Amino acid sequence: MTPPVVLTVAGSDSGAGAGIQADLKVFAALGVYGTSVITAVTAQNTHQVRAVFPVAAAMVTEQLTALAGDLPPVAVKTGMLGDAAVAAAVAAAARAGLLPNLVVDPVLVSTSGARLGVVDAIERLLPYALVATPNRAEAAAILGRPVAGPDEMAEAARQLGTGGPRYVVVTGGDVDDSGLATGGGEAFGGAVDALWTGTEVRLLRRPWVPTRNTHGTGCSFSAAIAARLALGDQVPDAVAFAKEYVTRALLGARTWSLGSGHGPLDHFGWSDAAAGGSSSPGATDSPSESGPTGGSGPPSGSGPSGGSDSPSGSGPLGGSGPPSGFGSSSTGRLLS
Ligand SMILES: Nc1ncnc2c1ncn2[C@@H]1O[C@H](COP(=O)(O)OP(=O)(O)OP(=O)(O)O)[C@@H](O)[C@H]1O
Ligand SMILES: Cc1ncc(CO)c(N)n1
Repeated sequence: MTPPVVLTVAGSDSGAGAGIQADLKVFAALGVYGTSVITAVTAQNTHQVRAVFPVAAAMVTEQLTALAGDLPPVAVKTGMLGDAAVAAAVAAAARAGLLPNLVVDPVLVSTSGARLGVVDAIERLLPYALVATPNRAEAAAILGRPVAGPDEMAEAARQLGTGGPRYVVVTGGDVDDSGLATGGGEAFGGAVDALWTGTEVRLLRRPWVPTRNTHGTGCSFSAAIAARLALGDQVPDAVAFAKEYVTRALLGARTWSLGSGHGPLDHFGWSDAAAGGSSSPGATDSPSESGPTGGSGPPSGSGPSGGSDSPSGSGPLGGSGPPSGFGSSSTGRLLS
């Protein structure tokens, strides 16, 4: 079977935990063929972004054109866009219909605090997005007001949804300056994201993973959504899958020591494969999903945990098979 093509339009992270490198790992892990348009090159490790070298907008257009004619994507995600000229080039491609099933991750600031994008640039692209995935700080920057707990995240998702993207997920994985979880942990009963579906807001709640290794969570989340859209999921199913995938990838890398700052995720489920599939987010906390619309869990037959609310051993990182088995099936149980 020929895998679907999924395109990432993003920046290069030399540390390979975020950006283009993370996206391509997610695509490979989930069984889709990843292509890439590089918008900027960053000199970056687990501590800091030392430098950013923007790619000229004309070169971004060349990359988009090269792919459109030969490897057209079924789904696309955008991450770091850098400057307004690059964003305009990407928006022009979207307007021309070259970026179907577009997931826009409005990257503004890195985990380490470096500025990687500007609000104006993001706003150019949002009208073309099928899904937007701002974190709380990005949602706040776009809306021009603070976005604090789950209620405000829900309201922000709804408000952003009326201005462009059909679906909006405001993610709550960010930490405050001291490294404490502000969008999850005990206070909110887990890591909470707010999904606007066009008609309602659903709160997606998974266990908070206590770890320093959170570099690239947002990139990986949006890449997983795009991959699952390309494999045929409806948006809410793709989002539920991505939430589960990131939770398990965080859990797998929880004690890794790659760099001494914010390390990367376990994109391929290596830890779980080594442990025989014993780790599970369900083992560390309780509910899989809850919120105003009730807990629906990952989608039956297409989600990472096969529709079960107790994902132990059945999610993308939960099985005992080889990591290459991730997501190669669109039928749900990826490793079991
Ligand atoms: N420590 C954690 N435990 C559980 N889930 C987490 C944790 N950190 C992030 N997440 C989840 O990861 C996904 C990505 O959200 P997050 O808010 O971290 O994105 P982001 O801030 O854009 O990431 P990035 O640091 O790459 O910019 C969300 O589903 C969020 O709930
Ligand atoms: C290239 C790049 N894109 C996105 C992020 C956000 O995590 C990052 N740190 N680096």
